[in-house]
Amino acid sequence: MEQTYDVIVLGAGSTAENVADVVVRGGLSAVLVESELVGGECSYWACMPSKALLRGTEVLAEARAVDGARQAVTGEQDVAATLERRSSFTSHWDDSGQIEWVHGAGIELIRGTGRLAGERTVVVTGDDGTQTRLTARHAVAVCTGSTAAMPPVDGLADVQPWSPREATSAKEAPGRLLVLGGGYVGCEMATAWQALGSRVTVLQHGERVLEGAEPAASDAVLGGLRAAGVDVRLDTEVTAARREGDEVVLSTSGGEFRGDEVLVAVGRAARTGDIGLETVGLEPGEYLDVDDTLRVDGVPWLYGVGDANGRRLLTHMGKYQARQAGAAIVARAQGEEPDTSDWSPFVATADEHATPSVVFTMPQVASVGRTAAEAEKAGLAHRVIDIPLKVAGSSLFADGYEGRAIAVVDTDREVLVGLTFVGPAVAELLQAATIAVVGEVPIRRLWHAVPAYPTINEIWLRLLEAYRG
Ligand SMILES: Cc1cc2nc3c(=O)[nH]c(=O)nc-3n(C[C@H](O)[C@H](O)[C@H](O)COP(=O)(O)OP(=O)(O)OC[C@H]3O[C@@H](n4cnc5c(N)ncnc54)[C@H](O)[C@@H]3O)c2cc1C
Ligand SMILES: NC(=O)c1ccc[n+]([C@@H]2O[C@H](COP(=O)([O-])OP(=O)(O)OC[C@H]3O[C@@H](n4cnc5c(N)ncnc54)[C@H](O)[C@@H]3O)[C@@H](O)[C@H]2O)c1
Repeated sequence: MEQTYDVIVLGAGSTAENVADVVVRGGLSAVLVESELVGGECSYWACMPSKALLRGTEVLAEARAVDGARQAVTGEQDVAATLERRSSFTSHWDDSGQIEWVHGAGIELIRGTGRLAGERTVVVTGDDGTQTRLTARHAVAVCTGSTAAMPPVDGLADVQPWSPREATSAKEAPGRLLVLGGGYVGCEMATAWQALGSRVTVLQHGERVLEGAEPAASDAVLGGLRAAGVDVRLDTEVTAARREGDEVVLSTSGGEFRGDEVLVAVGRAARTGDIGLETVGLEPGEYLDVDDTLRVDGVPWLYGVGDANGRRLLTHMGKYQARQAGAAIVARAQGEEPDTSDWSPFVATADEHATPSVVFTMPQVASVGRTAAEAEKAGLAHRVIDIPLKVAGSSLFADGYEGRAIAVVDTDREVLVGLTFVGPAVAELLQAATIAVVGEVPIRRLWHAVPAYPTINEIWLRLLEAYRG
């Protein structure tokens, strides 16, 4: 079979769906090619199930932190109900709802594994072996995402370790869970499974957890994990793994550790190893090198969007890139050359300057833009304001609320270039920070953005006061 579309989108994860939606809205035809579930990692094995696993624990901690409410919390978290709620957020790993959306949006869908086969061509092999040859009039967007990286540890691949997929979809809490890696996944999943009954040990080879975060954020999350009973070992190198009966045994620089399961969460690898990149002169297995319109360098009809380009491995950033790339594809299809200056509708400028993210640990870490270390490395003239998150709103929110706010100010332009909030419920402070960074709102104007009293947002005023001195 042969079919022609304006745009072929390889993958049907959250990024791919958005590329297809934008180009169809722009008057082009588009087809999604998906080998697993429509919706991708975020819906079934990442953001949604992991946050659903964590939410009950967070709510209980919030209630227990308010005298008067605490007395009403007399029972324990219901693990079975928590797991069931988690499963409902993945639609029980059924993608029919997403397929309905795809069709409603006027997008075509082909199930099967897609591979590039030369210029603007993709061959899709269905489960039954049938092949469909697709040709794109204008563009092919590779949105194949990423997969869990496996470190070169002797025997590790043979002990059937959990990937983040098993950690987010498990049907019961393992008695003892070993976690390799103290990054986003390691910290969030350690928080979740410790609360759901596992005894969790985190083995992190770096000197702190969440290595890219502000050091104060890493310290607070480390403290939170340990306070919850998680055994966190820093500077620990795992050298070998084996199974002894039902037990997993890890040999490390800090001795031997035994568990019922081991989760490997040491980062991601590009899912581009078997998608035919060699047929268009590119190296398989690498993240795609793209410009700010997400177009692959040297291949004018090929785009790499979302996790597949390795720029920012976050759902919302993949969807943002999809909107920008989609607009660029539509413009080029109409014979226009898109404006590629910073912050134009066709470029993903925020990837570099204003990426927001939240680590849903206890405490949470919400950050956007540059950390102090990144500002230093970029050679920016800057000042760091680092203060406790202590305002009327936070003390009302929880007895003994503890948190921090760290702002990085570009002192030449007097604008914020980075903010980090650490503490319970800080996730919802983040969008204001993102707007301040993206909008390059002058500090003197921020004084007019008056936070409502008594909310946690009053920390904005404390930051301005600390900057003024
Ligand atoms: C445990 C965990 C928790 C996370 N939590 C968050 C969070 O809270 N917030 C956040 O912003 N990010 C989070 N992330 C990151 C987020 O999941 C990813 O950034 C996001 O899913 C990337 O979306 P994508 O569409 O680019 O790729 P994916 O979601 O990976 O989609 C790629 C799709 O392509 C398909 N595919 C691959 N190869 C082929 C092929 N050859 N043919 C056909 N189809 C193919 C795959 O089956 C898949 O459906 C988390 C990640 C993990 C692992
Ligand atoms: N809340 C969120 O937004 C969220 C949640 C989960 C994942 N994510 C995204 O997914 C990405 C992948 O998450 P991740 O946690 O797998 O990667 P990560 O890059 O966040 O962390 C990996 C950690 O593993 C450590 N490590 C590497 N090799 C090791 C080894 N051999 N032994 C022990 N430790 C080792 C690293 O030092 C690092 O701290 C994140 O970077 C993030 O972009 C986002």
